Amino acid sequence: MAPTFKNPELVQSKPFINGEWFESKSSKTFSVYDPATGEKIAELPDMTPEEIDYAIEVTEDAFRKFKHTSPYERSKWSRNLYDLIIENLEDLAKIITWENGKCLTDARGEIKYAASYFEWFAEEAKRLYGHTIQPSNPNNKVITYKQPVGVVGLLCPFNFPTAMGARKAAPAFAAGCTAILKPDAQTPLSSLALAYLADKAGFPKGVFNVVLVSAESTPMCGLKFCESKKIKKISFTGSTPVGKLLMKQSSSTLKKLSMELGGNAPIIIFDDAKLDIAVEQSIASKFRSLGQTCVCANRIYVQSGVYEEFCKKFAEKVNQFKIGNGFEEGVTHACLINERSITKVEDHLQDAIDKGAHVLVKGGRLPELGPLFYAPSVVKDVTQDMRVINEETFGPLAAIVKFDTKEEVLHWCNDTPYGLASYVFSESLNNIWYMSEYLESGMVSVNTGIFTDAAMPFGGVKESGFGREGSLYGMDDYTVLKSITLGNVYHYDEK
Ligand SMILES: NC(=O)c1ccc[n+]([C@@H]2O[C@H](COP(=O)([O-])OP(=O)(O)OC[C@H]3O[C@@H](n4cnc5c(N)ncnc54)[C@H](O)[C@@H]3O)[C@@H](O)[C@H]2O)c1
Ligand SMILES: O=CCCC(=O)O
Repeated sequence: MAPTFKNPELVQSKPFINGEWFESKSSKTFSVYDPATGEKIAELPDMTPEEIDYAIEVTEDAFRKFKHTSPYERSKWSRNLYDLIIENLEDLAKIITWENGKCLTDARGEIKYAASYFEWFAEEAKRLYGHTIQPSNPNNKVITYKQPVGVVGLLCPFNFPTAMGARKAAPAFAAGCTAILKPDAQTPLSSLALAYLADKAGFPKGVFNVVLVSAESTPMCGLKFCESKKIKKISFTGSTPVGKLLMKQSSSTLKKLSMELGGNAPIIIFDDAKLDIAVEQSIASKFRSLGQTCVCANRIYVQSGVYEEFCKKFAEKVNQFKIGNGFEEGVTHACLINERSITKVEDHLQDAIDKGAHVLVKGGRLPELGPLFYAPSVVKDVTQDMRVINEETFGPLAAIVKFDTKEEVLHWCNDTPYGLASYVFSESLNNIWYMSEYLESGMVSVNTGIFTDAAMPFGGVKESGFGREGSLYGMDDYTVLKSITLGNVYHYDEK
């Protein structure tokens, strides 16, 4: 059943282009479903290639004016948007739960997190500094300043339908870029609600545009973004294979790119860790959005001295989860996004069992709740040859591995093409520093399983991508550095 909204206007079903709900002439549509119930939520137009071209053109037209707005204006609109998101928190959270399935408490957290990017970049908009430089010629001076890169294409995933768009759009607007956003076809309503509020916040028409395409038409839209000479930068959040494809497709236009891609995050728990904190925080990391978070722990390495105790406590806590519809009071974990996600969990679990892992918590499908409900599984005695260690499960399967030395575990942690997040639990400065220094990942979280924040630079290394979102570095991805040399400005005459 549809949730009730204080402001039903937040629920839209048309593309948002040039400050208006766009009447697509496409003969095709696609449906959005509530993953918890399977009920249809909305029927949206599957925009044609010509309509995508039009939206790109509109975004470029808007850039010509928007780039001349003052950082103070952009700061004000961004702050307004923050305020509006917080004012509409409950409705926006309901939209996330409705289309993504996650618990309402998690959805509320996501909305606050999304809003925080607009708050943060409302401040950063005013702090886009350059340098003054003395070049080798004493009569010249060099100054640098940062200019907006231009029209940006934002390609967003299903798992944080509001926050991922916000994390990209906020620095783009602060820098003076205009944006065209394509949401995931499974979760487009959150982006439409954000566009509605951005308009109310005062952003000029054409600054924030949302196009809608089905999963089938997504490669067409991606290719258009990549090959468009009007779009100067693409920011993508999603899997590594799709990131690689987009990078290849963008080579003809030599686009600036940010790639926030897949992960295979290890958690390392040393014998000297505070065990209860390590258990609680490992669970928070592993099962955030039921494992559908790019920084979720995928591999849990526990030192031999505390291995058995950790496994026991971890399993006890997982057995206390309350699985159910994300709207239900008291539910701690809800459903997955689609059947493919469950199949991947089952495949990884079976592979681990076949290769000798022992089941600590059986978990499995919960058909009585619906086809996309799955109770988390936990396995121990996991080894490095198992798929769960080498591939991102992106679902509710926890794999616990025993290790002896820090050298051994470091080697295992780094033995992956991915490098997004890592977690270390220890009370020893030596352990913490050794791991933080040598772990090949863009982010290391020490003694906590939840670390992301608008103030910290988010991003990966290796095949987890490049670029940093949030923080004082977040606007760099949306700017280009210009250097201006002032010649013959300094003639000092001693006489
Ligand atoms: N590093 C990060 O910040 C981050 C954040 C969230 C998710 N992720 C990663 O995303 C993956 C899970 O999301 P997913 O399964 O939806 O990933 P995915 O790569 O399959 O899809 C991501 C988005 O890209 C779109 N897409 C697919 N093919 C495309 C194409 N040819 N052109 C343009 N867009 C295309 C999809 O429709 C979707 O909206 C995981 O690997 C996860 O780690 C990374
Ligand atoms: O899934 C990716 C984003 C998670 C986060 O920013 O905390």
